[in-house]
Amino acid sequence: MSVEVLSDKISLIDRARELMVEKIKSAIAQRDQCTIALAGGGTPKPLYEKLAQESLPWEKIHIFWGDERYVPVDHPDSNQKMVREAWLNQVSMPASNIHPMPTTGENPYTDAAKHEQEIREFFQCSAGEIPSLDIILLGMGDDGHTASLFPRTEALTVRDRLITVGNKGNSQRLTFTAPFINQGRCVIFLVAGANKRPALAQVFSPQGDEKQYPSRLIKPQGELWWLLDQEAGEEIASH
Ligand SMILES: O=C1O[C@H](COP(=O)(O)O)[C@@H](O)[C@H](O)[C@H]1O
Repeated sequence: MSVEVLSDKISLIDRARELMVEKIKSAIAQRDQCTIALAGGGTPKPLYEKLAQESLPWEKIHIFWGDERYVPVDHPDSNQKMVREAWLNQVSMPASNIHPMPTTGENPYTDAAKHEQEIREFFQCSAGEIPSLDIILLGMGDDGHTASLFPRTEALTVRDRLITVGNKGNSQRLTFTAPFINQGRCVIFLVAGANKRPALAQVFSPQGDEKQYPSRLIKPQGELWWLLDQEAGEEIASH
């Protein structure tokens, strides 16, 4: 595990951009493509805006989402909408390289199963196998949730699927499961702000409750990076 505490949010975003570009290039050099799952929320938006300015072989990059609010794509809460506006609409990435989570509004469980099937077909993997994405970008909420794995919800217990339904109170979302995230080749948490400090202390504590602080469930077989700004990470940095 690598933990870096950057002096402020601008430095955090710049380090994340640098790391993402390095990992994208290395995946393309090794496998001729790079598969990335993105986080929603406010923290990564400036990172996506920066990535839009990079010159990368966009046709070799495939974009997925680690979680999605169960709303139409034109809804202000849509993670897909945010990423398209900040990044994907600005670059010449083929439309077929963009793999959003479906939110048809019919039934989130049906959409979760449909997306799981799409992912299995893309990676050509059978039921029971778990594919590895090259980069999984995650955020962490001030309650310790990551993706849409919220404290004390059923989604935390799902072990036999790639995609499930997450619950934030009464609202439903789609989310990668912890086993799918943990199969990632490189998982990067991006965390900023003093409001995240108490949850971070619990996530980094040697003993802690995974059900209460779901980010503790993330223990990938590949690399794990925690990029924190000073406000979020000052207690972590002092240990
Ligand atoms: O709701 C969500 O929140 C988390 C954390 O967002 P942040 O803006 O506080 O970093 C995010 O990672 C997740 O994708 C999103 O749906």
